Amino acid sequence: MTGARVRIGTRGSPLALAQAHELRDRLRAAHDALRVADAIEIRIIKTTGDKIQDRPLTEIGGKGLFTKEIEEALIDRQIDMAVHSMKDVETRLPEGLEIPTLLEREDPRDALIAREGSSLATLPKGTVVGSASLRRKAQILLHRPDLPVVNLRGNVGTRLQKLAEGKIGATLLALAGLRRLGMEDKVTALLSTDEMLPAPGQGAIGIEIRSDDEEARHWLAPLDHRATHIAVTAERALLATLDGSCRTPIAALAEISHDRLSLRALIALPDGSQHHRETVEGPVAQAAQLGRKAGEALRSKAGAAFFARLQEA
Ligand SMILES: NCc1[nH]cc(CCC(=O)O)c1CC(=O)O
Repeated sequence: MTGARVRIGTRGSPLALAQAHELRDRLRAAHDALRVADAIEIRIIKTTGDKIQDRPLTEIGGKGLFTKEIEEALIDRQIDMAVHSMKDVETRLPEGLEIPTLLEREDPRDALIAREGSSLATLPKGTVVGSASLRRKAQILLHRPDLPVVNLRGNVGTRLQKLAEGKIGATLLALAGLRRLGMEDKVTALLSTDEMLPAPGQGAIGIEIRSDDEEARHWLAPLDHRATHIAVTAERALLATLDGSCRTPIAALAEISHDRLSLRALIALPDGSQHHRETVEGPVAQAAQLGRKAGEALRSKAGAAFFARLQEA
C-alpha cells in the first residue's frame, strides 16, 4: 500500500500526548506501511474540559467534556482515530462511532503521593488530601474519616505542583498515568485494590474510530489486547447498569485468569458514610453480562435510600 495516512486526534495534555505517541509507535511496529515519514499525523484538539480548569467536573457536565470535540472531529472526518483513557469515556458512544481496540492495560492501581507519611494509614492526622474524584474521596474517607479531602482538578503536573507548594499534603493519581509520563519516582506508596478499588477502565487506552472506517479497523486489529478488552467490557457494563456519571462514586476492577473473569465493584456515598461491595465471577465470554449482574446486585444491595441520598450529596 502506498500513501497510507492515519490522523490521530488527541487532547494536548502531556498524558494525552504520551498516549497518542504510544498508539503511533504500536501502529508503526505492526505495519510497515505506517513506518514511512508522515504516514501518521497527531492532531491536538482542545476540549471543553481542558478549557475549564477551575470548577469540578461534576458541576460542568461530566467526563463527556473531554471527548466531545474529539468525537466531533472523528465524525467530521478531520481525524481517523481518537485516543482515550478509557476511564474518561462515557459508556454510550455517539451514533456511528465505536472502540474496536484497547491497548494492553497498565497497572490499574492508584498511587499515593504525600509530603509526609508512607501510606494512607500513616498520613499525619489532618493531612489535606487533594482529589476531585468522588470515587477516591469516598474510599479515602472509608479508611481515614479524619482527613479533609479538598477538590483539586487539573492535570498531573498541576497537582504535583500544588503538593510541592504545600497547598495540599497528599494526592492520589493513577499509577498508569504517572508511568506514561515517566513520573513513577514521585509515588510515595501504591494503594492495594482492596483499599482503593480503581475506576472502571483505569489504566486502559481505547482507540475510537468511525464504525464504517474499514481501513482504520484494519490498522488497529493487531493492537487489540484481548484480556484488557474483556476486563474493560465488564467494568463498563457495570458502569452503564448503574448509570454511572461522575457524580456517583463507582469503582470496579475485572481480573482474568484461565478464561474466568472476576469482577469486584463498589459504590459509595461521596462522604464515605455508606458503601456496598459486590464480586461476581464467570466465563470471560460473559463479560458484559457479568458486569450487568454486578451492577444490578449493587443496585439492590444499596437500595432506593442510598440512591436518594446520592442525589442530595
Ligand atoms: N481523569 C483524568 C485521568 N484520566 C486518566 C488518567 C490516568 C491514566 C489512566 O487511568 O489510564 C487520569 C489522571 C488520574 O486519574 O490520575
